[in-house]
Amino acid sequence: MLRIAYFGPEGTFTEQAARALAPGEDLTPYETIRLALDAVRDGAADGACIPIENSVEGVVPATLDGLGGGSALVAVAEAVLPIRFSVLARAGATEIRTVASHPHALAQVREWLEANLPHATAVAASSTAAAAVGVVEGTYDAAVSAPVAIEHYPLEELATGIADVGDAQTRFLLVRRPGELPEPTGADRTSIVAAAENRTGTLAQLLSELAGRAINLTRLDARPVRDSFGEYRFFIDFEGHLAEPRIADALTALRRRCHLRFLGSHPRADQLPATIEPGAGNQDFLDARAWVDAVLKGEDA
Ligand SMILES: O=C(O)C(=O)C[C@]1(C(=O)O)C=C[C@@H](O)C=C1
Repeated sequence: MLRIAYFGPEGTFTEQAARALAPGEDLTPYETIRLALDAVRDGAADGACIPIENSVEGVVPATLDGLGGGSALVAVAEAVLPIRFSVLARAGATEIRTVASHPHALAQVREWLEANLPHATAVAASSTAAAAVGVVEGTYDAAVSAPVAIEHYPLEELATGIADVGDAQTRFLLVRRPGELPEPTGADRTSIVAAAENRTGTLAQLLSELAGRAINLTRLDARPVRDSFGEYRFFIDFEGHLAEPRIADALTALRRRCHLRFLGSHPRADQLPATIEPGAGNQDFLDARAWVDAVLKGEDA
């Protein structure tokens, strides 16, 4: 049985994602994303499940920073969950003065809180389930939690199914230490971190290596390198798998231009096939390479 660390405690959305991504495996909650990732790095876990991005609030900075630093980890699978929240309080609570949750969750119910609990102060907790624990312990009056949290904590539902934006979704990754990559499926995502020199046009040059090969980006985020003000690392996701000639060609070109960290190639949860433009398919890259080889051999190419 694999040991899978997840961003907990019990009752987070991430736990639900971990159950979907690693069914039947041995799941252990960790209080922070960093601790879950470090459990994989130091061998206490075989893999970790962590949130990467939400359709309303964007990336989870702790995940980007956790994957960008430390020893390399690679994503091998992803899951996308619909996100709607419950507001949980102790039985019989009459006055709600503080409402706690993960900052990403608070940002997704801001309008609901303003309309329904206008006198409550929103307080950041380490996760939606940690907020529920805080309510049980009397630290907060209410928590904005995943609906499943009610199964783990002796609390009552003040409201459920709440979300300022309908159809909100969060994408989660299953990461592990570098090893054999998952097989390419034709509907894959590759993730890299690019750290380039702070020169005019650097980012445009990096992106042009992908655009020139008609590789469709799915996400681009910049995070500060942290120890040098004004310098950034670029987290880039795009369609395709490193085992494909067109993607390997692009990464070979990028590697000449900047420092790269590979964060994995894995099947997309939505199974959307990669966009392939005319002349930019894998066979086109193989044919072009075969033509060069033929010319080198002096054949009539
Ligand atoms: O705290 C949780 O329940 C989490 O799994 C984290 C998280 C996030 O980081 O975005 C996951 C999904 C929701 O968007 C809100 C919080």
